[in-house]
Amino acid sequence: MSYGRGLLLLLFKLPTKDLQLTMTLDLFDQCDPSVIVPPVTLHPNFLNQRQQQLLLNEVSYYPLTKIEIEVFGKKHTIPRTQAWFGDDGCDCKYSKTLINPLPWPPILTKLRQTLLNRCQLNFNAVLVNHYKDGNDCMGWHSDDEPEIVAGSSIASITIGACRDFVVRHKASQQKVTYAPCSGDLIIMAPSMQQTWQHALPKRLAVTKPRINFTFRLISPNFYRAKANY
Ligand SMILES: O=C(O)CCC(=O)C(=O)O
Ligand SMILES: [Fe+2]
Repeated sequence: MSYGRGLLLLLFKLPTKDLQLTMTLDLFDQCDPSVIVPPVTLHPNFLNQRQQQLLLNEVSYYPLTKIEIEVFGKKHTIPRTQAWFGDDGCDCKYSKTLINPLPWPPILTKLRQTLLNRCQLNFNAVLVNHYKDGNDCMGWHSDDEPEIVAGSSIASITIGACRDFVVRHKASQQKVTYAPCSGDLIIMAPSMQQTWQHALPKRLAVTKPRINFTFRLISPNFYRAKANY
């Protein structure tokens, strides 16, 4: 028997004086079925203060760069700096440029292991984004590059300033805003990238830097195998 029928029977047997419970259950019918829930979970305080400080110290040694991208034939530098770390062969493509991974630094290796131990999520590469203040941002996109293993999750960890992380449903344009702060973890479930986009909009009132670690599962040698074809 489905729950629906069970609930109906329950309501049928209710004495009239239980009108309040019937009304409470009726409230569920008033939910707007067109409101879609994004496959995103926010886990506050995933990292403690000490872990955040260790990461921050290590980030100061990362070779963060402002890469150039081409949009509609025009060259732009991205409004943030970034670095790509990963296992050998886990290359990514950024605006037609192939980027080879840098080897895993020690604290980032620990963080990768922590995600495996605590969340059972296995990753082999991470994009580190550094936003110097609220002027730096990331536009609307989906993490749906062909080198990312289909059906894998993406884990995103924030250190530093709290910023809005906005997701937008592709078909309905419905938006949901999350506010990850220092030490928080966001997990985007596997189905997310096909149906939703996400962005980190400018927030001019934010004066402090934010660092974001976006862990991904990459098909090793994806582009090298293609090049040899
Ligand atoms: O900084 C963020 O929270 C978003 C990063 C992101 O979407 C990405 O690296 O693809
Ligand atoms: Fe992204």
